[in-house]
Amino acid sequence: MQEEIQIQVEKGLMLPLMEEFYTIQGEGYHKGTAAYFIRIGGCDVGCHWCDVKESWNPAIHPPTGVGQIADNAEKFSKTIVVTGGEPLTWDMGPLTRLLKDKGLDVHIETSGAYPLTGKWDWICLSPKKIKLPVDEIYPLANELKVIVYNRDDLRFAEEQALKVSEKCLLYLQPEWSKRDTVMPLIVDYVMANPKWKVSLQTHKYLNIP
Ligand SMILES: C[S@@+](CC[C@H](N)C(=O)[O-])C[C@H]1O[C@@H](n2cnc3c(N)ncnc32)[C@H](O)[C@@H]1O
Ligand SMILES: Nc1nc2[nH]cc(C(=O)O)c2c(=O)[nH]1
Ligand code: SF4
Ligand SMILES: [Mg+2]
Repeated sequence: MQEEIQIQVEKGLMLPLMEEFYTIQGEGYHKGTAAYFIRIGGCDVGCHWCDVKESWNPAIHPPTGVGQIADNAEKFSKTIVVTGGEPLTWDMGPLTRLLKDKGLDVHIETSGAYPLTGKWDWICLSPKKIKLPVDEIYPLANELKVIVYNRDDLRFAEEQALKVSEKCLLYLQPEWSKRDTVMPLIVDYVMANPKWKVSLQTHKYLNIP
């Protein structure tokens, strides 16, 4: 039985589901849009400031059939955000096919650290220095969202921006615990370099999930 589940997970037919919630997209271009979030467990990127460390270990999140996940999501919203954890740890093909068959807009939040699978209407690429995105994802990203923890992240942001398409929107988002110190840096930087925009984790200010 255990082995059967493992095979299903390997095929992307079951996924370790951490949580699902209907809320307002707090970040990036779609901030302010009602969306249903599907948070898939499993990530080995290891950002020290990650705000969902509980997601990292896939073994503590129940393997759940993608049919069940998609049927449920459809009841809540036309806009679905798949996040994690790192969703690209898994094969996103089966889940996104089902969501697309239902006519939903399907977005992903990803570090891009693993090969891109799945069909997406919107790709938010949030690259991490410690495990860089795979080359193939850069030209496909709709938005690049770099987390700013210190000044060097502005240098990193420019380096990453060279790899995305011209249409890709560019965002700088303060790391939450450092927001008071990095926000002034970001404000000055965006005024001096207006190709960048500010992204805030507005859901945290609103006290919503
Ligand atoms: C928890 S991650 C999950 C998706 C994927 N693993 C990734 O990193 O893009 C969702 C988003 O939150 C951002 N994030 C995580 N921790 C954060 C923090 N402490 N402050 C600001 N943004 C954070 C990530 O960079 C990413 O854009
Ligand atoms: N409201 C809300 N917006 C978000 N945008 C990206 C999130 C994520 O954790 O991937 C997130 C989240 O956790 N909540
Ligand atoms: S890649 Fe995403 S989920 Fe993984 S540790 Fe970094 S912020 Fe957290
Ligand atoms: Mg979040």
